[in-house]
Amino acid sequence: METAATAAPAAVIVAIDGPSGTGKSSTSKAVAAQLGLSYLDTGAQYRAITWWMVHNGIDLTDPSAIAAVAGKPEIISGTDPAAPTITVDGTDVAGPIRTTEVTSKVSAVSAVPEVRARITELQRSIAGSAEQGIVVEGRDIGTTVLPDADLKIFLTASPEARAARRSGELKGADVKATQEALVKRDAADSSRKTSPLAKAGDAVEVDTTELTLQQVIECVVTLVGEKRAAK
Ligand SMILES: Nc1ncnc2c1ncn2[C@@H]1O[C@H](COP(=O)(O)OP(=O)(O)O)[C@@H](O)[C@H]1O
Ligand SMILES: Nc1ccn([C@H]2C[C@H](O)[C@@H](COP(=O)(O)OP(=O)(O)O)O2)c(=O)n1
Repeated sequence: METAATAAPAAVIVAIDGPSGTGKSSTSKAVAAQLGLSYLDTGAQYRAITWWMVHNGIDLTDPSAIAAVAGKPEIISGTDPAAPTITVDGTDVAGPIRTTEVTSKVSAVSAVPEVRARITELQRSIAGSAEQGIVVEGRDIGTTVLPDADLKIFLTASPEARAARRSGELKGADVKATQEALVKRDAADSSRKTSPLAKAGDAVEVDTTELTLQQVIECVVTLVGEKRAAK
């Protein structure tokens, strides 16, 4: 029989939500890698289904057209935090899902209830089969997808800080235009009827505006350690 000192730590489910540019992806990947957990970028899944709709000429101004084909593409997420992957019907779409076109259309596609039901089911199945546990990042993970997560984090940062971070990634991007696009997408994601971007009542809110990425990672790792110790 294993003693408490040698037993493997219990699987832990961590939900990290928040608006764009708050540090969800960078923090989640680093925390998962450091703690030996799986990692799931749910935004990449919504981007992947949006990419498929654009690629297949679906009318994205018509929610019923989106709903009618929501079950068609097969989306597979690789959950190794050191090398996350995403494919649609076997095609690697890690690059194409980051284009400005997909970014500008993803909020419309992800607001459709049939799309959310499909992707939510996929997310629950991935989280349920992660043996060591998983860090899942998105917009509605703590509120809807995994309401029983062991730890829920809600990251925030000022629009200025978020836009500066995002334009730093997109070479030559105008900070003001980036900020406008980002604020518009957050408003759409927060105001949709089906599982909007929102902080769960029991989530820990971390304002990352004045924190370095390393500080945010350390904060989350500490919180996970506390939850594990209490399990
Ligand atoms: N606390 C932070 N301070 C400075 N830059 C950060 C911080 N957190 C993340 N970043 C940078 O901001 C950009 C966006 O971070 P990302 O993790 O993709 O955010 P999100 O997933 O919330 O959209 C990345 O280039 C990342 O390195
Ligand atoms: N759990 C989630 C994750 C993302 N989405 C939607 C809404 C977001 O604007 C898009 C893209 O998410 P993503 O996390 O890739 O966006 P950023 O990296 O923050 O720019 O997907 C969602 O509706 N629910």
